[in-house]
Formats: sequence, structure tokens, C-alpha cells
Amino acid sequence: MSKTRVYEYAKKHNVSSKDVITKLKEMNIEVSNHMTAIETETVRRLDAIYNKTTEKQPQSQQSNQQQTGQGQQRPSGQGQQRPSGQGQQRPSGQGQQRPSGQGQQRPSGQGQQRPSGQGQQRPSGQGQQRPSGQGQQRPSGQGQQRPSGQGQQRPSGQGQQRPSGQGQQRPSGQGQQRPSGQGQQRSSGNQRGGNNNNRSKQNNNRGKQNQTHAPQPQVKKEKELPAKITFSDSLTVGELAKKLYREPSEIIKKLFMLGVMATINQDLDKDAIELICTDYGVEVEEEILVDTTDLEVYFTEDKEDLLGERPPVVTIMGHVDHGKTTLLDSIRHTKVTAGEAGGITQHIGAYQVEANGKKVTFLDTPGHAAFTTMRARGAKVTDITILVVAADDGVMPQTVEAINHAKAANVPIIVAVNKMDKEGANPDRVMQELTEHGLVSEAWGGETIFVPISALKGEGIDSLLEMILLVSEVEEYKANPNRPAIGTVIEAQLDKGRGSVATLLVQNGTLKVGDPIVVGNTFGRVRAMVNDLGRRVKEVGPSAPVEITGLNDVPQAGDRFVVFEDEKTARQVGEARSSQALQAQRSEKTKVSLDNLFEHMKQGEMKDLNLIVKADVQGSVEAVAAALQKLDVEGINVRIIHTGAGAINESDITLAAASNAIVIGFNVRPDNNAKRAAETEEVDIRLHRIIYKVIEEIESAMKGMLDPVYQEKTIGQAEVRQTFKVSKVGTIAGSYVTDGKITRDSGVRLIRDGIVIFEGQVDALKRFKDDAKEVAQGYECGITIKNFNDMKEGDVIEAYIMEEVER
Ligand SMILES: Nc1nc2c(ncn2[C@@H]2O[C@H](COP(=O)(O)OP(=O)(O)OP(=O)(O)O)[C@@H](O)[C@H]2O)c(=O)[nH]1
Repeated sequence: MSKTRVYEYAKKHNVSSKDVITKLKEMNIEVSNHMTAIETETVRRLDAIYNKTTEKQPQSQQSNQQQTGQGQQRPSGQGQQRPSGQGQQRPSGQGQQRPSGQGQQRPSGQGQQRPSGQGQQRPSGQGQQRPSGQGQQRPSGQGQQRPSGQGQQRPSGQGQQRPSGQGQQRPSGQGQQRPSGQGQQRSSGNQRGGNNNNRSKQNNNRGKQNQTHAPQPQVKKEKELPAKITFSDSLTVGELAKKLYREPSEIIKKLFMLGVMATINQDLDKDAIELICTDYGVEVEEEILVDTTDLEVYFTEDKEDLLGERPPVVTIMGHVDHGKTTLLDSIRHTKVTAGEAGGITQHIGAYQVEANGKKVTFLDTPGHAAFTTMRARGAKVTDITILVVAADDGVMPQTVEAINHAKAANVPIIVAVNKMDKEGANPDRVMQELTEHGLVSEAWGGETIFVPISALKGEGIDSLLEMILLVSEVEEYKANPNRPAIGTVIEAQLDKGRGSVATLLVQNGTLKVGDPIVVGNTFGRVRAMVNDLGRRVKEVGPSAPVEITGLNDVPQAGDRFVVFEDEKTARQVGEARSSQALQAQRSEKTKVSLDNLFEHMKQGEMKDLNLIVKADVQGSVEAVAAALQKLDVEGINVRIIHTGAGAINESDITLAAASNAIVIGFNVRPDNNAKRAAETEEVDIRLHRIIYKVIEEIESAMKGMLDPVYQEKTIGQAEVRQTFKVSKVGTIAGSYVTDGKITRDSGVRLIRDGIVIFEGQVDALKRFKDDAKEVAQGYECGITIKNFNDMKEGDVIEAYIMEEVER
């Protein structure tokens, strides 16, 4: 009989070679290593030892398992027999697919097939108890430790490990359904009833136990996902992971699966955050951070059921001398003075009249201020515009401007055809001319209301008011009188006796004496209120103009005002706003110009490019405007808000400033007032003489390709009178400045007999021995030119600079 080697024996009995060697040494048999051959007699003696231990072992294991928690105490062999998560995930019937007596029939390599995670899940203590190498070598754990033939004796072998009688209680065939080791895994046979219900319950329990115990040593116990998370603006991967109680690596993995490579500090946009959260089934909400110092945030819409009708706010516009002031006076006198003994003692730039039991507010602001200055600050105060056109004069340039202002502000227009009492009155001509500007009278099938009036004689005023009420009925101007007031400053000044005095238009809510208020960048408490009739009032409602005192400073026309609950908040907001305003004043404000147009577009600030086109004749105006309208650059829309023939005037600039527009002058120049206004308002004026250049320039600006154009400008000339060769310096041209000046930083051209010999930069410029910044005509100097030494007497050095050309 062939001799058996130590490792062979160990393998056969599923013990480690080391263990066998120890046993052999205990038996005083000399073995050097696992390759040592052992005698048959020795094998027999070893058999005796090992068979004895195997008989004992299952019992001791059993008792251990009964005393302690299943998951942790599971013998290593068992772990191998069940894939991880089997307790929960095993499909029903899986056991049946496995042959009975699995322990013996399972291929010996099964230990190696064990999913790697399982080994990790096993408590470390157990691993140490197991002889080294056992995991891989042992075919089915217990199978070999059991006396040979145990497999055949089963289920009786199992019966020993289980409380008696259990084997019989189990429905027939069940032994086959479960892996051989499973019986041992049960903590106690008592828990396992004889019926299926109990067992299924227990299975559930086991599932839970596996769930809670299995990942313990390795995976951190994961916190439950939140039901909802909130964020403002964006979150980094790390921040999102924290909010979801997950590891950042898990989020990165998920993002990777979604095709996004991200690092822990990477900002995720709203979409990415939503994607991840949807994946986890977590609700997301974006918090919009409210800037409490921004008064616009208080201009919120009220619920429909809280709203009540409010008077319309009307402004009157038109060409010079067409009768605006006369109309305002006429309305005021017929409707106000008549009923009010004593008349208006104080004029506050706005007033209310009553017609047919309803109030109408008129803003008596000079020129286009209601539109321009107020709109420039984003305030919309006017509901309806009355366009006054003298019937004897017809549509004039300022009429067109007024139309464009109203259209840009998206305000309905009512045309008052004035001076109807005059002999040369021709209302049809007015109608005809206005048609060209998009105002078609109702009589001619259009939508614009035309009212013939005589402001001087007070004729037609009632029907004009009626029409105003009609429009306001259609437009449904509404406000909520039961809220703290909000509105806009119409005008403000510093009064010697009363301090800061501001005329406010309440646009929503009710303003009361004593209200803590922030007006623009000023704040205070409403000390006293005077209405348009010069009467002291305690409170005023929506659409009412009122003059207030009590502010710490003078606000500006067009500023917003907001009433706060308490004075402290008002003070905080007011102070914050005034310091913000100061800062903003220091840092330059950015108006749109062609040079920064693309920047604004990129930042998403602009969707419309507003243009004002002025040209020498109407024909060119139309041609330029039409060509500009055709410009098609993705993401931006060209809006021509005003056109006209003639020089660029101040009114064009105010409109441009209010609408953030660029003024294009074709064959025209701005007049002096317009130039000054454009400078202060920072309005970009572009002057051209060739139509395609206009188009090209605007198009390239829209595409962000507007490069600055530089032009060379000669600043002076010098004649070389003598040359000096200095070692390390080179040739110095002793020259005399014959024209203009030579500067240290200018470019130079060396001209010899009318031919340019060299072009470069001044290297050094000296007056005698001193460095000079510039040397003017009539002076001598020493000039060296960078990388050039070949100067000769009689050469001319021409100096030039590059200047950015205004387009
Ligand atoms: N016959 C007649 N004259 C009128 C009428 N309305 C205004 N006028 C006269 O036209 C002139 C100009 O009137 P204003 O009311 O000052 O015109 P405006 O549009 O306010 O003029 P500016 O303030 O300069 O822009 C005055 O002499 C008025 O008397 C009218 O209905 N009929």
C-alpha cells in the first residue's frame, strides 16, 4: 500500500496539514513538513483521533449555536453553502433544485465559489478559529469533519443536531429543500413550529437578522434616506451626499452611471440633483433665497379674492404745444376745482378726478419722465396713456416718440385729437397719419380709441374720461386695499421747513400715517400725509397720489416704496439699501453697449437688443431699420423701439437709457444736449455712413466678434543729426524733433530717402544724460531703437501710436 503524505491526509480529512503535523508530533512521530509520508499504521492512529474529534465537534457546535446569535455563530462551512443574502433573496423552490444530501454531493470547489462578500461578513473570531486554508480547501465544511458516511446517515445526522422530533415534524421532502447545514443555523428548534406559517415567520425573522447582522463588520450602517431635501442654487457632490446620508462615492458612482464624471467638490446643477434624488426616490425642492433688501420682492401679487377695483393711473403725452398742459388743467378744473371750494392750494404732480362715480388718477409729470426715469428703474406706474395730437397740426416727431415710449412700456393708448375748435382742424388727417404708426382708429376697423376734444374750451373731456373708464374696465386694474402699501415715488424734494418731501403713488395696499416705510434708499415713518387737494389725510388707498414727510433723506423719482410691519425692519432694510447704493455708485454700472453686448447675452441678461435708429431722411431710416430687423442671431431678438429722421436728440437718449437701447445714427450726429446726456446716461451711440457697416457691426456684436479697431496715428518726427556708437548700448541717434513729439513708448519708423528702412519700438529716449518720457518739437534728444543700430545722419525717425478707433 502506498504511503500517504501529510497534506493528502489533511485534505482527505479536511483539516490543515499543520494540524496533522501537530498531532503526529504529539504521537512522537517525526515529520518535517506537509510532504512527509506517513506510515499506514500512523494513518490508522490518526484516523482514530480525527474520527473521535469529528464525532464530538458537531455537538459542541450545536450547543454554541443554540446559545448565541445565528448570523455571527454560523460555522464557516455554512457560510460557504449559502450565497450572501440568500436568507432574504432565495427564490422559493431553490432548495428543491438542490439534491438531497447536499453536504456530500456539492462539488468540493464550492468553498472557492463563495461570493467574496460572505467571507467578510463572517465575524473575525470565527475565521481565526478555523484552521488556515480551510475556507478554500474544505468542500462543505462539516462534511469532512463528520465521520465518513455521515452523509448517508443523514437526515439522522441532522437529527442529532436538532431538538428531537424535529426531523419528523418537518414535512416530507423538506430536508431536501434546505441545504444540509441549514438546520444548524436555526437558533432554536422551538422557534420553528411544525407548521408552515410559523416557519415562514421565522424565515422572515431570519431575513431581518441577516439584514441587520450581515453588513455589520464592513458596510457602515446606512441611515434611512430623507423624504425630502432642499437646496438653493446648487450643491456639491459632497453636500448632496451629506443631505442624502450617503457616501459621496455612491453619488459619484450614480453620476458615472448617468454619464457624468464628477468629483466630490463638483457643483451639481438643479437637473443633476433632481436626477440623483429621483433615483433614490427622494423629493427635492429648490429654495429661492429672498433678498430682503430688494424692494421688488415685496411687489407680490395678491390672491384674486382679496383684490378690489382701483382707479386707473393716466399720463398725458404729445408733441410740443399740442395742448398737454391745457388738457391737464382743463380736466383738473372741470372735475376738481368746480367741486372743491378754495381749489387746489398745493400742487403735488398728480391728482385724482371723479367721473361717473369712479376715480381716475392723472400723473402730471413733465415730459416723458413718467416713462423714462421710472421705467429706467423698472417701475411701471402708468396704466393708460393719453396721446394728445393737435387736429390742426397732425402727427409730429414728438408724437411718434410718445407712441414709441408707450409701446415700449406696453401701455394702452387713447388718442385725444385736440384743438377741434380750431378752423384748420382735420381729425381725419390725424387718424390717417397715426395709422402709419400702428394706431388704427376704431372707426376704421382698428382698436385705438380716438376722442375729439377741445382742451381750451373743455369740450369732449367727459367722453375722454368715459373712454378712460372703459379701458380700465376692460383692463381690470385691481389692488388689495388691505395690505401694507407699496408703490412708486413720483417726485421728491428737500423742503426747507419740512425736510424730505416725497410724492408717492400708492400702487397697492393702504398707506397710513405712522407706517414704517422704506422709500428707495431712504427710510422713516410716515409723519404726515397730504393729498392732491392739499388736505391732511390719515390714510390713502390704491392708485392715490399722496405727499409724505418723515423720511431720513430725499428719494428719487421712480424709486419704489414699501411699508414694513415694524420700524426696526424698515431701518435695517433702508440702511442696507443705502450702503448698497453707495457701493453700486462706486462700482461702475454696466449699461449695454455694443462692446459688452455679447457679455450681457452670455450671462442671459438679454433677450432683446433694443435699438433706436435715426437717419438723415425717412427713406434711410426705413432701409436701416428693415435691414436690422432681418438680423438673425440665435437667442437674441432685435427690437427697434424708435426710429426718426433728423439729428439724435436728448429725447432719443432718455428713451435709450430707459429701455437700455443702443442709438444708431445714419448720416446724422447727436446734438450737443444729446451728447451730454449720452455721456451721463452711458448710452452707446454708433454713427455710420454706410448701411452695410451698420449691419455688420451690430451682427458681429451680437455674435461677440466685435474686435476693437486700432488706427495708427503719427505723433511726431525727428531728424538724425549725428550717430554715436556706444558699446553695450548700440547706436544712439542724436536727433532733433522737427514735428510733434517723440515719446518713450511710441512705435518708430526709420525713413531714409522716403523709404521705410525699419519699423520698431523706441528703446531709450534721452535728453542729454537723463531718460525722457517725451521730447517735443524743437528739442534735441538721443534715440535708440530696439534691435536696430543702422541709423545714419539725415535719416528721419517717425513716431506713432496705435489708437482705438471709435466705430
Ligand atoms: N384753440 C385751441 N387752442 C388750444 C387748445 N389746447 C391748447 N391750446 C393752445 O395751444 C397752446 C399750447 O398749449 P399747451 O397746453 O401749453 O401745450 P403743451 O402740449 O402742454 O405744450 P408744452 O408744455 O410746451 O409741451 C396754448 O396756447 C393753448 O392755449 C384747444 O383745444 N384749442
